[in-house]
Amino acid sequence: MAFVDTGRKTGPKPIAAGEVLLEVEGISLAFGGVKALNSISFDIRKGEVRAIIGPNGAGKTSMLNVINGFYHPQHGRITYRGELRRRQRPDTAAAQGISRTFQNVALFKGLTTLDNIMAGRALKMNVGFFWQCLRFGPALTEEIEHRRKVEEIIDFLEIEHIRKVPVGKLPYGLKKRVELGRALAQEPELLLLDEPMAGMNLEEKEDMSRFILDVREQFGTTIALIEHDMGVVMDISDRVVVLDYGRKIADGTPDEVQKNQDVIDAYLGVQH
Ligand SMILES: Nc1ncnc2c1ncn2[C@@H]1O[C@H](COP(=O)(O)OP(=O)(O)OP(=O)(O)O)[C@@H](O)[C@H]1O
Repeated sequence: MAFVDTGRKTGPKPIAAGEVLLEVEGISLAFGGVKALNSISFDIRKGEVRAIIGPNGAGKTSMLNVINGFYHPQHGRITYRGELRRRQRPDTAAAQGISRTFQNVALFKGLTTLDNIMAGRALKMNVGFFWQCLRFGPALTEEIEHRRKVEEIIDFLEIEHIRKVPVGKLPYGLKKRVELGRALAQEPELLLLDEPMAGMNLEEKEDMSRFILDVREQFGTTIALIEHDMGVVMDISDRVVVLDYGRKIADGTPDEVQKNQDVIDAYLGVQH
């Protein structure tokens, strides 16, 4: 029987740059008596660098954990690509194009840079376990394609010199870069970065800022990041949402939020 191409394409509908990619509405999350997030709403637009900032304990990491399905909020909803998300797990979020890095580097310390980034391709592997074990036929073709993609990322992040080095032996700044590489190996549409510059010196921060902007430029990736360094936030973000004690206190351009009195007070620790 012949199949007729009706011209109808399946798969997710394209979202144009500047359109809302992800929307969180009225998200509340509590751990026992601790209200980590209190009715938080904001959106992330396709192609932007969106910063989430706030003092310690404001709820930033909890927010990322809700977005990637690690925590399930008691109230509120999340819409991704215009579709309401049901209770979701991190692996299903990743399969939909949402990848993340962690505040404390989470890599396989005994594996090389190359193998860690290759591990990020696991989600993209289509060939069954049987063929993978044989490393033959379709598995070999697929592995060559994955290696090509991984080499492209290694080249992009300028880490050729450490491709065979076990990541446990790398300085912190390079570990963070490898972690970014592993997240990029999933070819995410939305990349969540939890404090990508934490513990870095000025030069490393400048490098990481450049890579983040290049990721957006080269791959069209939308980026949401948590960052404590205000200079970095103001330099690379298009829009900033500010949390304090689990509440949203400001949302706007870097210029707008840094002039906002509630934001200034939150950072100075002023009691209301
Ligand atoms: N798994 C958990 N169990 C209990 N309480 C938690 C848990 N995760 C976060 N919290 C609490 O929720 C609140 C928000 O924490 P969260 O880590 O999201 O803040 P943050 O803004 O990321 O802080 P930091 O900048 O210090 O990383 C804090 O009071 C924290 O103690």
